[in-house]
Amino acid sequence: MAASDAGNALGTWHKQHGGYLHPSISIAYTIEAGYHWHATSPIPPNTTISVAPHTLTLSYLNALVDPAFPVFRHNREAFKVEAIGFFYLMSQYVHRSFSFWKAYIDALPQPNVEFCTPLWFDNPEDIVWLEDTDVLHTMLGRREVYEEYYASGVRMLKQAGVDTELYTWDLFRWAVTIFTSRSFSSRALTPQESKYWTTHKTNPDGQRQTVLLDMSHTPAEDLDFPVLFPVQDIGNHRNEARVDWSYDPGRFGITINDDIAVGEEVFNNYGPKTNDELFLGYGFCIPDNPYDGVLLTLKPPPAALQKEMQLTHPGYFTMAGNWSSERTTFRLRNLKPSDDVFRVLPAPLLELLLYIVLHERGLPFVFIQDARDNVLRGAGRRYTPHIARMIVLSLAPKLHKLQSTTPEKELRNQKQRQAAIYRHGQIATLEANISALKYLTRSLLSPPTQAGPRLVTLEGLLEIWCARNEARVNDFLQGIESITGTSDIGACRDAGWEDDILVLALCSIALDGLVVMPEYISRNHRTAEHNQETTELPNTAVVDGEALARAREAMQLVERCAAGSDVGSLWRDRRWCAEFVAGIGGKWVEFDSFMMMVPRDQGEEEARLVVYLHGLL
Ligand SMILES: C[S@@+](CC[C@H](N)C(=O)[O-])C[C@H]1O[C@@H](n2cnc3c(N)ncnc32)[C@H](O)[C@@H]1O
Repeated sequence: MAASDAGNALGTWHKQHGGYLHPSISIAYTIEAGYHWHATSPIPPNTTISVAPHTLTLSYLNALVDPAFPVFRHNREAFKVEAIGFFYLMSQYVHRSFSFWKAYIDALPQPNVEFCTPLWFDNPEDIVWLEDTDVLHTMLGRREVYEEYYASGVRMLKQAGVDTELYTWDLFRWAVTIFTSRSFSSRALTPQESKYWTTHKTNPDGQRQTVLLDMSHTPAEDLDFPVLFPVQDIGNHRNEARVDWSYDPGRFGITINDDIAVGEEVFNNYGPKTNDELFLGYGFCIPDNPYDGVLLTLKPPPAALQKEMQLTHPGYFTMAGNWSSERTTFRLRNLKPSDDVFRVLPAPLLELLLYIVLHERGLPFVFIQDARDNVLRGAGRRYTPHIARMIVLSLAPKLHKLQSTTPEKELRNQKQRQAAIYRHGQIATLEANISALKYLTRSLLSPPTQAGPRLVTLEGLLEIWCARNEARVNDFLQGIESITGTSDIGACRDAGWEDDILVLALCSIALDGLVVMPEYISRNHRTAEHNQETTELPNTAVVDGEALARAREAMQLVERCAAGSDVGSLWRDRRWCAEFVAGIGGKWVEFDSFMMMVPRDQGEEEARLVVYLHGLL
């Protein structure tokens, strides 16, 4: 049958059975758009273009009451709800000549056409386009489930004496694809204030009859199933289309809210879907899709932190109490240039990363109410560079893999074209997130004259100090020279002195009172004993024995610096002691320093140790 005839026959059948199609809408067909709604005259906004009564629907509910296919009712418990729907649709295709839905089935994409959902990627030439993608991973998982549905379904049909010759794997895949690409949610059918769901069957005398199903004992997950709504599924998708779906008792209506000119295609809107959702479900992708996203799976946090979180965040664990990678996979949205990345990143991801950062710093676990606010305005603000870095480190290998396995080949068919759009969308989204996170971190490497929080390298720290008190920096460097043999910081770094010098520089700057002290330092006021004399120390953090032992070694350096310096030198300040070194410089470096790619001259980058300064005084 020609496509246009099938479309007309579908329209007639729909109307005969109580369906409504606006007089300005026709069911049209072109090779490019397939079946679609076409405006035969202008349509104003707020027009209901199509209404379908529930009597037309096809779902697993029909299978449960169809006297021609008792196998489904008899094996209800053995089949998954989803699988019953697939097998029932196959049965309607196989016996379409006497199916109630014949006109609908004739106007569906037929099993022999080229489907582009990844489930149909059989040819290695096509599969290479999915290499290293999340879609490939998801598809392989789903395919395994479908193969199991198929094998057990065919077995059950055979046991029931059904001839399964025509129930091929390809027909099964067709049924899956029809459901994933055009079904609606069972919410459309949910009865209001009743335990009875309504479905319909054809009696042996050919009459359609309503059947009430008592679903009060049906598990909740079996009440969420896909439903085919003939004609309501004709509209193609457009992100910008403004469309309302109305679920009235017994009917489902589609209303468009755009001005449609004569001759235009009238689009539906399937919702703000990412390209992987569109690709997996519908077999197409949208170039530059604003709703696109990439998946990020967090590595399991340390066991001790997991133990804490088991009580507060049980949702991140499997029933057996193991960390669930699936539940800690987050979708990172594509970014617009105006987006502030920390306002867009998923809040649960920020929350988890905050727990990890705090745990790494030995801080006790505390429940964080509003992670986004904490990171944007609260105590978590200083961890944004760490969090940014953790995300970049998770995304960068994914980007690298996708880039390095993208085939350098001509696109030969529709499957490959869709896969390439998806792939490029993934690469663009990864690049946008990585560069926004890097930019944000770099923006903290601000010039030394500016106040406010910032990240500094050791040189940056000395530069800030120099701008305030050059003589003290020279004094500091003189001491350093006396132990390292040079005051050139680059040479000191090459010789492995960077960590020690950074600790001592932070302590010295604290002595000068030039910077805002982090709150973990400023809360513990201490004194130190020197030859029976008590010296007031600046506030220091509480430290453990190991940190104190390291600080005692650093104190030997301070003593050597002091020995080679003049009276009045900062190295001779009476406040230097192991508690002070460990509780200020040591803690600061432990809590607020990390390696980061820092721009060098001529646009190059190098990995450098940076420390977070909370502000200049
Ligand atoms: C609900 S059906 C729409 C009717 C369909 N055109 C047909 O011929 O029956 C969804 C399918 O239409 C196609 N489709 C819908 N919107 C599309 C779009 N924006 N770009 C490409 N294909 C689209 C895809 O093949 C998708 O699986």
